[in-house]
Amino acid sequence: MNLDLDRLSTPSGLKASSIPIHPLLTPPLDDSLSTAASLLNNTPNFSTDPTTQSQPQPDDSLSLKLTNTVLVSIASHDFPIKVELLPNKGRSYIATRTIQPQELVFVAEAFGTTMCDPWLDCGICHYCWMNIQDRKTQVRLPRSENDNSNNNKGRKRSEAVMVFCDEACLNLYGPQLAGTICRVEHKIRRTWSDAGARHWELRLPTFARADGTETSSATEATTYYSKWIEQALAMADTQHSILQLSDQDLASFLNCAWNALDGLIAFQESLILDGHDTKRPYTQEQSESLYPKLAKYILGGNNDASIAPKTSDDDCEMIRLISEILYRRQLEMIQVAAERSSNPILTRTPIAGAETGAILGQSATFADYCAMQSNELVAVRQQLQEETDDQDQDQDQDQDQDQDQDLDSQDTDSKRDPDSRQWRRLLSVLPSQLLNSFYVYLRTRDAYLLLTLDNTLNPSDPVLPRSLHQSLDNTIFRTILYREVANSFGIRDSTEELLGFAVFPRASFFNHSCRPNIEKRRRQGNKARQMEYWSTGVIESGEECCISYGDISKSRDERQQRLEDMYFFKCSCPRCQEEEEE
Ligand SMILES: C[S@@+](CC[C@H](N)C(=O)[O-])C[C@H]1O[C@@H](n2cnc3c(N)ncnc32)[C@H](O)[C@@H]1O
Repeated sequence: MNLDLDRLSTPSGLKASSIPIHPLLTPPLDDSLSTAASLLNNTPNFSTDPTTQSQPQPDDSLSLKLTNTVLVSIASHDFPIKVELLPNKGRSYIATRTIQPQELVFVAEAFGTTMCDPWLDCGICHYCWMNIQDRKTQVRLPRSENDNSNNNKGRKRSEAVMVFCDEACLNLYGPQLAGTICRVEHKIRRTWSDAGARHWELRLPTFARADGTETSSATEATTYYSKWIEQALAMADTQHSILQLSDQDLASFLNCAWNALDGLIAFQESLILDGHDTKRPYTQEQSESLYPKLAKYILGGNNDASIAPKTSDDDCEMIRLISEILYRRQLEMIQVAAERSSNPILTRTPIAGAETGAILGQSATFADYCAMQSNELVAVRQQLQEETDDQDQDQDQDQDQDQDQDLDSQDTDSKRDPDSRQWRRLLSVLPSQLLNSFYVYLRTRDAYLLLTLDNTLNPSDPVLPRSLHQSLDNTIFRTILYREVANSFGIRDSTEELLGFAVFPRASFFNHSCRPNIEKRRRQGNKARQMEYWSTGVIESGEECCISYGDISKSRDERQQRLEDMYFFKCSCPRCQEEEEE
């Protein structure tokens, strides 16, 4: 998940699809991006050595443009580093002058954090990450104010999802955001049962085909889902053929698969939200059974784990993080809109934690978050490679036969849908981790839908769950998910125990070295969401400034293997090069 631990991204950024995207399925990636980019001063001081230009760009042009905003911010605060493109390494921080030992070279602020599940109720402040077990002023937030239905037998009803030192830390984090995260946690922890799913009858939309076999069409969005499936399968219909796709085509293929998923969901959700084919509103029971039923239809038959009745702790961690980032993005958009219309009421709403960004002049933003490398393509490639390595040709053929049998024995809902067979064929070539991402997406959408329908929400919250729900589609979900993967940092206590993860977008340009010249230290007190970067020795002007992504005590081969396995890149740091020459 993080820079000093598990997850790193590679230069394979997600490129725009060459396939036309249906507007209902994929609204513009992010209006806040263009807004942020245009609002901030984009003075082009992105220093690039022309000799490195033959290297592939690490990310799309939007990210590079946004990188400039980071540089402006850094430059105005006189940190002695700047971003440059380096051969085979993508963007990196470079010293702009001689840096003395033990100099503070940079400070980055977290844009999103998530606590590891075992620590949720163990007296760690979710804002400043201090151990506060003995503090009497603790503020403890339960999953839900009205949590009488304890679906999760393993947890006590009074258990807190978020604990803060005191009101001050809660206020810095953002009380409404905290409340939303707790409610999300409440929903994602609920059990998806087969029995519950029976309350929802899937009505699968159909549409006219060339052979005239089907007729009715439900929503514009839904009619497209089978076209996405067809397009994906036309591009690649085996794991081996997916691996052969260029980066651009793989991005298109993934867009098709995810858009098909959104199409499958859209119609069912619209039944509940619009109620357009019923005279009376759906009951809570029916609403709660929609996603368990959908998940069984969408993911069932491939992988039991992908329709687990309970969300795993790891997945809950991820959903909490995604929700925090999405919430902050929505809040930013409200502020931008308010500033534009000079609405005096809305402009008073502070962005949580803005005060702590003082050293940088401004807090990290969603635009900074998007400037990080997307890890989607490289992660999917690695998963596919692992799965195909595990299968020889004969096993493939056996599996194909098994899959055909599986396809024939789907439940009645699947049999009624002529596209189900094609969908399952597509699923059968996707790596299991991608199916798990589908599951996490369904869980998140389920939670947001139920919160939207919930009538116990705080009406004064500017980012109503409805706004979270409306903003969530596969594009924004993947934007957040695959930039977190391998770009977040582990947060540890004094004993090196891992407490959680945080994303520091502006620190994500530090490359790795097995002989790092920069060491990171978490700040303390109410600045604890900031990470400091200190020089460990003299760094000459023009020298690359690197941290280490974890353990560097092993042999070169072991280090390289670990970086490739966990962070998807081949290390080309000076130490590795020297050891290779020896
Ligand atoms: C957190 S990002 C660092 C910033 C990144 N270079 C960028 O352009 O956004 C980590 C990625 O940088 C590249 N990288 C970092 N350290 C490297 C090294 N020592 N050798 C080669 N590539 C490295 C890898 O692609 C890695 O996935």
